[in-house]
Amino acid sequence: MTTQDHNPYDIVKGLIKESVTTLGLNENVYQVLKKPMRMLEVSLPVRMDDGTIQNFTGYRSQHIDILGPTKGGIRFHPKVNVDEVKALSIWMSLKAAILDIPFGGGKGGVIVDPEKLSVRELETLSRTYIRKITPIIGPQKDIPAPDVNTSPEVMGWMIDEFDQLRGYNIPGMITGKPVIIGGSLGRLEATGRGVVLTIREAARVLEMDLSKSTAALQGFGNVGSMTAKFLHELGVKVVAITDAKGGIYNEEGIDIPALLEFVKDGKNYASKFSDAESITNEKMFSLPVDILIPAAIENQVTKENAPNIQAKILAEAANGPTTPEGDKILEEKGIFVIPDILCNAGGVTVSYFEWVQNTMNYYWKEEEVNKKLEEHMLFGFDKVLDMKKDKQCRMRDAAYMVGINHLVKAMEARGWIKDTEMEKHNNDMK
Ligand SMILES: NC(=O)C1=CN([C@@H]2O[C@H](COP(=O)(O)OP(=O)(O)OC[C@H]3O[C@@H](n4cnc5c(N)ncnc54)[C@H](O)[C@@H]3O)[C@@H](O)[C@H]2O)C=CC1
Ligand SMILES: O=C(O)CCC(=O)C(=O)O
Repeated sequence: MTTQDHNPYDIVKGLIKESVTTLGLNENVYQVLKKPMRMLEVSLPVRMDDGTIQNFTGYRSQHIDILGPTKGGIRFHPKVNVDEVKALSIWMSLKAAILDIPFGGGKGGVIVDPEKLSVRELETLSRTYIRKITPIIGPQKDIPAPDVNTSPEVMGWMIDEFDQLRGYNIPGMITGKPVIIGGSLGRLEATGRGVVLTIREAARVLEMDLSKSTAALQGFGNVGSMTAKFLHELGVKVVAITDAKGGIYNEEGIDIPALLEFVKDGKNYASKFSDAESITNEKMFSLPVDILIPAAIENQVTKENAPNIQAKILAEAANGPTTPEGDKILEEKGIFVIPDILCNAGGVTVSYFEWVQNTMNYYWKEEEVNKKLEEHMLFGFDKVLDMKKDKQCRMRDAAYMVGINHLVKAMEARGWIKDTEMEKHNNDMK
């Protein structure tokens, strides 16, 4: 299954439309939410090490800014495309809205396989991209952050380029940057920490004992590795991990601290860890584990592999990992899905804290960051669970409805939605 097989933008529009209908909202709400307010395409000519110029293509999508500046990561991947970036920016709006974070959704991407670039080429591309999107970003406009194949080091190059253009330091223009130049303690771990907090809450709902549970993960980058670390700390046995190069399996549990040490320099793939058997992605999805965590890219849980899933909890650490057909099968099987826009919202939450600290120029201890993150994640989880109970729907639909309700309140406050359009909805909400 590839990201081309299902268009994530069509998927997110379909889900928004369904939620707008279920909430009894006017079609006008869908008309506003279905498109990003701004989509920029940029050409990125980079002089390669061999002297030739390669012209890459990049995008930045800004969905809606009614709650605050837009916010979201930058992805470097060969399969980046316009519709993927649009969908990712809409998901950002929804996740910020669910957790009551005063940001709208943004997302960026560059079509590139970073593994094929030297470090100098990667740095030049990162700086070129930021220069090209400079007119539309900034701490009060749109604030980028890391996503697939971008790291604190890349954020460091990007902020340096932006600061040099502006002529002074503007730490709040990007988050997920190195701590020494204004990054927040806890941001590197935040998405995985948030994922595990939602798993802990789901286990509470399902009355599962996590210390007796097993898990399998797809993806061992920033999000996957941190998720594994915190699951391990909770006593969950992580038995399988796959990544872009293959997979590893150990029925007794993979030695997570040793694996984290193995991938520490960022050059090693988890699948090359020798202290375990190898396993394919397909086999990993069908293992008899309690918790399954896609933490890689879109369209991984499909109609082909969903029938074989045995897990009780599917925690969507990745954005958009489940196709609509896969989703239907998960529902029929009664699997508790923690939807992406809730599950992985820990990243943007601590990015928000980073931006707040940059704005105050006063920095918090890591315990404070983690405590606030937990409060936000539990707040979002409870709101979604309450909506699920109220509407007797899936967690995914509940999450969309919570997010849309929040955005609608801001549209109403700004006069975008007229009272008559809200009448039925307001009656239903009484
Ligand atoms: N970095 C962050 O703070 C956040 C990331 N996310 C989402 O989490 C997911 C992972 O992001 P990161 O960990 O940051 O990226 P990353 O670049 O650090 O890691 C990606 C991982 O996925 C693996 N992978 C890629 N293609 C694969 C495939 N076809 N099959 C199996 N594994 C594959 C890679 O080998 C790598 O282990 C993405 O969907 C991203 O949008 C969501 C919220 C925040
Ligand atoms: O940290 C952020 O601002 C954005 C994280 C992100 O890209 C995501 O949640 O998908």
